Amino acid sequence: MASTPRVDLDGNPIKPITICMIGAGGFIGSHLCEKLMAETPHTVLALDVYNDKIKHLLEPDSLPWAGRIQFHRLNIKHDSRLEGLIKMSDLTINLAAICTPADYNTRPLDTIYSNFIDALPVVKYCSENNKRLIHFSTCEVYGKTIGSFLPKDSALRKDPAYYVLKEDTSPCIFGSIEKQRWSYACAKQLIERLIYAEGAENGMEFTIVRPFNWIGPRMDFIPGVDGPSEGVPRVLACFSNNLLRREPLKLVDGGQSQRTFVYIKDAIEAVLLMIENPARANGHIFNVGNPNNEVTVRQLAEMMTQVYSKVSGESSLETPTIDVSSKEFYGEGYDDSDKRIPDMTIINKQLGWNPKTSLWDLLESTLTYQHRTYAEAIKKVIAKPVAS
Ligand SMILES: NC(=O)c1ccc[n+]([C@@H]2O[C@H](COP(=O)([O-])OP(=O)(O)OC[C@H]3O[C@@H](n4cnc5c(N)ncnc54)[C@H](O)[C@@H]3O)[C@@H](O)[C@H]2O)c1
Ligand SMILES: O=C(O)[C@H]1O[C@H](OP(=O)(O)OP(=O)(O)OC[C@H]2O[C@@H](n3ccc(=O)[nH]c3=O)[C@H](O)[C@@H]2O)[C@H](O)[C@@H](O)[C@@H]1O
Repeated sequence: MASTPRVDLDGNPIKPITICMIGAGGFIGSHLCEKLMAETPHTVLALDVYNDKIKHLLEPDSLPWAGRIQFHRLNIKHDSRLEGLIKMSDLTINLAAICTPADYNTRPLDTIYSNFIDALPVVKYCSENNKRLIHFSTCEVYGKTIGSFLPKDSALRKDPAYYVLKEDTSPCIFGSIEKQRWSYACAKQLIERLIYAEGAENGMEFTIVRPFNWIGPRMDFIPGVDGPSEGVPRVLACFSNNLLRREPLKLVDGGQSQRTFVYIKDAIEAVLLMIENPARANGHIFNVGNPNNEVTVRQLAEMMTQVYSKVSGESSLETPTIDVSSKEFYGEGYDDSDKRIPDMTIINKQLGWNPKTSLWDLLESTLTYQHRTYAEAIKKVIAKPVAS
């Protein structure tokens, strides 16, 4: 029985394309590859230095999509194959980056090189070869909210005009240069400006994505299990690690910063719409987040503790959280975004996308995955005698 042909948002049939996906072996890349293999006819050239998170899509040869995904182990800093792979593709998606805050102030050079310098050839090859580019930026380009500079008791702090982040009107407010936290946001902002200029001056077709805290299974690593023992991943993995080890969750500077979290599977739907609706997505910068899932980091810690107790069957600790200073946790030069609520007008208008999953539900499925994947491994690590 012939299946119904897939159509875009304007009712036109979708033609199979080849996508050069750089950074395909990471958290977002692995989910995007999964979606493209399971639900579309497109081919993916998956480029990364690692492939552990997409191994299940590459082997065995009998998988239904075998032949539609090819892994190329390469570092885009120095590999002459890059241009050829971009030329072979209809679309390039660039996800490659250093994107863990613990690196921004401690490895600022690597951070700036990774997020700006290393992305330059990708933009250049796309522009010179008339290839479409979807580039992953970040909500961190907004920096701090205007409201954060108002007096603490100002009524204006409650006015959305002072904190909701809009692609076409919000300013980008970073801290001083010695606050090296902003090395990442600043590098991302400059590459956004370069891509925008390639579009304006040379007609390059582009879409820029600004993710707002996408979270879910396979995000980062659990220190000492599938990543370095001293490594500091993003907050979901930090708190998961604490819960798995039955340690208190560490709240940086009291956990007062606010974030909106979106489920990776919802966010990937938005990326697929961008891939398959170029006429609606080209030339746009899109916020992709869930404005309904806002919490302080302290509330996130409390909710994760409750959810983990439910999915693991273990009781919570008597003291589930402890406070830690940002200097102690991240070192000199750390600073923070105070609040991040995405305005959804543009993505709604262009692609009709809306996030669906509540914070509780996304934490339930993610922590079920974390428990299933890591609980036994953690027990073994803890049981191992420490070498003296
Ligand atoms: N996860 C989020 O919520 C989020 C939020 C904002 C922005 N982003 C952006 O989205 C992109 C992907 O993020 P992620 O969460 O999947 O991160 P990730 O670290 O899991 O994935 C990045 C991947 O890029 C690869 N990579 C890095 N440098 C490379 C190089 N020189 N050559 C080849 N491969 C290289 C890494 O090996 C990794 O697999 C990044 O650009 C990040 O800045 C993500
Ligand atoms: O995900 C995003 O949208 C972007 O934001 C993240 O930045 P941030 O949200 O600050 O990073 P997290 O590590 O997820 O931290 C969130 C908050 O939790 C706090 N935190 C983190 C870890 C921890 O153990 N305890 C803790 O209180 C941090 O200080 C911060 O306030 C990263 O910069 C990028 O991956 C990305 O560009």
